[in-house]
This record gives sequence, C-alpha cells and structure tokens, in this order.
Amino acid sequence: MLQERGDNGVDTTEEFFGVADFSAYGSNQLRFSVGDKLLVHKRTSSDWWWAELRESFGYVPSSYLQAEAENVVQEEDAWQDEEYFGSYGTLKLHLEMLSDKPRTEVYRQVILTNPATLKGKVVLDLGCGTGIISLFCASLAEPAAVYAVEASTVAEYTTKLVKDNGCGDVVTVFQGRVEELTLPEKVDVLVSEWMGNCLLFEYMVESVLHARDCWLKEGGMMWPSLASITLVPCEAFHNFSEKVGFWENPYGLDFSCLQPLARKEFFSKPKFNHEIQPQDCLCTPTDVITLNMHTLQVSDLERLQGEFSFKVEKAGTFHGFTAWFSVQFHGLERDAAALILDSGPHSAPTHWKQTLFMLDTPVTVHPGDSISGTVVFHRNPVWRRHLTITFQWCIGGSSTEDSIQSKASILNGFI
Ligand SMILES: NC(=[NH2+])NCCC[C@H]1O[C@@H](n2cnc3c(N)ncnc32)[C@H](O)[C@@H]1O
Repeated sequence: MLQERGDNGVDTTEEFFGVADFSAYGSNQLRFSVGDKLLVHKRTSSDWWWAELRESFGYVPSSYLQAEAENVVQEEDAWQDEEYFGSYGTLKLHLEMLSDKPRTEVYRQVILTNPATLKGKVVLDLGCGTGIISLFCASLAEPAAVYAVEASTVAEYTTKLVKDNGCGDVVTVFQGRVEELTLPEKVDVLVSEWMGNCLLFEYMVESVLHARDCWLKEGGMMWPSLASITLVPCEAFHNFSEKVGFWENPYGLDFSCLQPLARKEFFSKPKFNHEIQPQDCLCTPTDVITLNMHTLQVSDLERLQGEFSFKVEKAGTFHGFTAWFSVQFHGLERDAAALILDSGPHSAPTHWKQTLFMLDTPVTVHPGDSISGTVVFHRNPVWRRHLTITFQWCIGGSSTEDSIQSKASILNGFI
C-alpha cells in the first residue's frame, strides 16, 4: 500500500538501475526508462520504494530495479521455468486441481455435451498434467487423436495413466514445453486449463495463444472460448481486524503504533485464497475484462485495462476490491448452451477462491454512492509470470448529510 506522507521506512540513499520502462499510474509514482539510474531514498515497503530521478521524486516498483547496470535478467530466468515446472512435477498441485470438483467436472461436461464436436477430430490438451482431460476425451467421446502436452516430469506418469486406462490407442503424451514441440498435425480443438489467480497469474495463457497460432486449424475450437475477470467493492472486516485491528490492544497493551506498519506489510500485496461471502459485496459484481481466446494476441497481455462504475447497494464499510474470474466453453453442437466455470462467491467454491485488494484506510459508504474508476493488469516486463494490478477510483457521495470527499487513490497489488 502506498503512503502519501513520509513513513518510518529506513532512510537510505542507494543507486539502482531500471531493468524495464515503468509508466507511472498517478501523481505519487515516478516514471523511468530501462537503464535509468535512480536514487532510492527509502525502501518504504518490499514492493515500493521512494526514489529520485532528475530532481523528480516518487514511488517505484522494486522489481523493476537492480543494483548493477549490467546482467539484465536472462530470458529463461524471466519465466522462472525451473521453479514453475518443478512445482508441477510433484503431486501436490495436481491433487489440489483434481480435488477441485467444480473445475474438473466442467471440463468433463464440455466433453460429454459435445460428442459430435469431438467425433473423429484431433484434440490438443495443453498442460495436461496427469492427463485427466485427455482421458475424458478418449473415454467419453470418439476423437481421432488426442495430443497431451505436459512440460513437467509428471508427464512420465501420464503416459502410464493413459495406458492403464485403455486410452493408449487415442492419446499420445508429449513431454516438453508446447513452444518447443512439433505435433504430428494441426488440431481441431485446443483444450487447456490454464487459469491462474486473477485469471492471468503464471501467464500460461501466453503458451495457449502460441499453441493456438501454431497448431489450431482455421475455424478450430478453443476451450475455454472466453475468459472474464470480475470485480466488486467489498467489506472485509475479518481481514482488517485480524491484520490491523489486532494491534489496538493485544493482552490489554497499546500496540497501536504498529498499525501503519501492519497496513504496509499486509495490505501492499493482494490476499490470495480470500473467500468472499455474497453478503460482503457492497455492489453488484461486474466483469471488467473479457478475453476472446480465438482473437486475443500475446501483445494484448502486456497491459489490460478495465473500467468500472459501481453503485453502492447497502450501507457498509468499503474495505477493498475482490477479484475472481470465469471462463466459458462454447459448443459446436446445435443448441448446446455454453458451459461456464465461475470462481466467484455465487458459485460452488473452487481451489482458486478469490483475490482481495485491501485499501489502506476503509471508507464508510451509503446506498447510492458511486465507486468509479479503472483497473490495469500490467504484466511485469521482467518477471514474465507476474503482474501489477493498479486500481484508480473515486467515491461519489449521494447522501446529503455527510458529503463524502471524492478522492482518487492508487492501489497496487504486486503479485
Ligand atoms: N491452471 C493453472 N494455473 N495451472 C494448471 C495447468 C498447468 C499445467 O500445465 C503445464 N504447462 C504450463 N505451461 C506449459 C507449456 N508451455 N507447455 C507444456 N506444459 C505447460 C504445467 O506444467 C502444469 O502441469
């Protein structure tokens, strides 16, 4: 969370170099270009530092800086592939995903309700993991072939799982990154479960788009077909009291001087695995970003911006924004309705849960108030699986008795 005023960060002056261009989103951030030499006066939080460049001052993201002028992050390190694919080489994440029934069941339903789409067709299952979607295809429909692509070492077991389930004549497992593989032919359907926290985190979606451009036939089907990010202003009393309220008087002692530090430490990053309740929503949730998987381009992923204009529907405390995603699977069958996987609070819970972005200071709101602004999903130009999410908003008061000051604030959730 950004502090407008001075704070109790350690006061130092250190020299750093920009490793990428940073375009500031608001008056309290400092724009710079790759290679610029900045003076860092305060490391006000792990993610945001107070810096100077050519007599201008402002906050800069620490992940865009490095101490030396050379050895910029190498391309392969930027994707952190060893750590990323290493994490999928053990069963932990696969157990979590397979145990997520709403997630796994929707892919089974897509296969079950579109048998004709798959009959005699060729399917690419990208990031197949243990191969569950490929096994659904081969056992619930009659595709001509399924190419199951998996970069992690779990692929060694996937080959055996395919054989043990009698699907070896239809499913072929390829171990490797899809960007580096040559498949036997182009495919009619590209199916993948690529969604990360806030939809985009991990940016596996880039691999899906490369595979689409390389291997999907003209007019082929993308499953999911559409992906949306949904946002809602919300209450989060429990989180606020657990992280900041706690310091008011633990064991009857006054620890309140630690509350500014607590806000900075706990609210400067998004809270993954948040479980928002429907009654926490102050407004009607709204899709702020929608991606068409047949037309989306990799370059579009650098910066995605959404606008919002919420109307407060109940008196309460605006603690922050909660975000989640939903994806749609369009069918080719006549009247086949699109199937939807929604990770929001009004659907069956999934392992993604939701993501909470806490304000530094909660705001009392009243029915009829407006919360309008923009949200920017800005891909980290250095660490390619990460992103910055920046909100700018203002609150328009409707109540006459206490005219709410309208204000624009910036909130960066560094993932
Ligand atoms: N929903 C998600 N957030 N993650 C679940 C799917 C991720 C699976 O795809 C694999 N995977 C990710 N990227 C790639 C790639 N470019 N090529 C092959 N497999 C991949 C990864 O190893 C893992 O098994």
